[in-house]
Amino acid sequence: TTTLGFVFKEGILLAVDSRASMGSFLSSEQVRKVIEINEYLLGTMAGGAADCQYWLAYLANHCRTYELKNGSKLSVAAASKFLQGILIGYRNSGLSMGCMIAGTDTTGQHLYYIDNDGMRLKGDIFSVGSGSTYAYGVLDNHYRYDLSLNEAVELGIRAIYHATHRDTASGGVVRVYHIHKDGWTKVHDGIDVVDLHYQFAKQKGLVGDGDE
Ligand SMILES: CC1=C(C(=O)N[C@H](C)C(=O)N[C@@H](Cc2c[nH]c3ccccc23)C(=O)N[C@@H](Cc2ccccc2)C(=O)[C@H](C)CO)Cc2ccccc21
Repeated sequence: TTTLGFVFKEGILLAVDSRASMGSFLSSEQVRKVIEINEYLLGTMAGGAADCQYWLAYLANHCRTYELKNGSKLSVAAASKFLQGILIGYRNSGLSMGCMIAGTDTTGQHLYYIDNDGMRLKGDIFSVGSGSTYAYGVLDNHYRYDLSLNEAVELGIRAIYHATHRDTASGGVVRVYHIHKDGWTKVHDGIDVVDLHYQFAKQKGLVGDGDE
């Protein structure tokens, strides 16, 4: 898995791959690693698929219950803190989760990293999953706060592509979301990384695909 998120002048950009694996067997090329918690919160999933799906769905339920009881929405900080509390309670129980919680609230757009160790970090750039080192290489090279939305989308796609090219546990398609003051927008819901490969190879002026 390769998931990434970064804060920029027009909000937050999230980009993920769609491969699932069981050991060396590739069990899916089409999974959804971004969960739409509600119209103003998104979560990303890396690690144990069932662990991530279960506890992010649980978080979504908590957010909705809170809203109905209190007539107001949980902040991004509060939602991520709730998830952290769960994972701390289950520490050493074998959960494997590397998640990001990203969203918008009355104080703006915020990005958090939370994992099964109970770590919770607020930050501007994260990449989580087996391909994250490759994604960081691209992000740390080209990230600027004042990227336009299009430039941010292209950077997210490029970082996920390069990770899927080198990491056998990442692949499939790229899904891209943009979080802004009114909530989130799904920008791309499945760009095939093989198509991206030939697009980038051509840009590099490589004959064939450069993998000879
Ligand atoms: C085929 C399949 C799934 C699957 O293959 N599940 C296996 C058991 C799984 O959890 N795979 C993990 C890797 C893994 C296997 N056993 C584990 C025990 C502990 C921790 C991780 C694992 C995975 O692909 N994880 C994805 C993340 C992911 C995958 C599917 C859905 C959400 C998140 C990922 O992180 C990269 C591929 C690197 O592992 C999960 C799923 C959800 C929805 C639709 C289809 C599937």
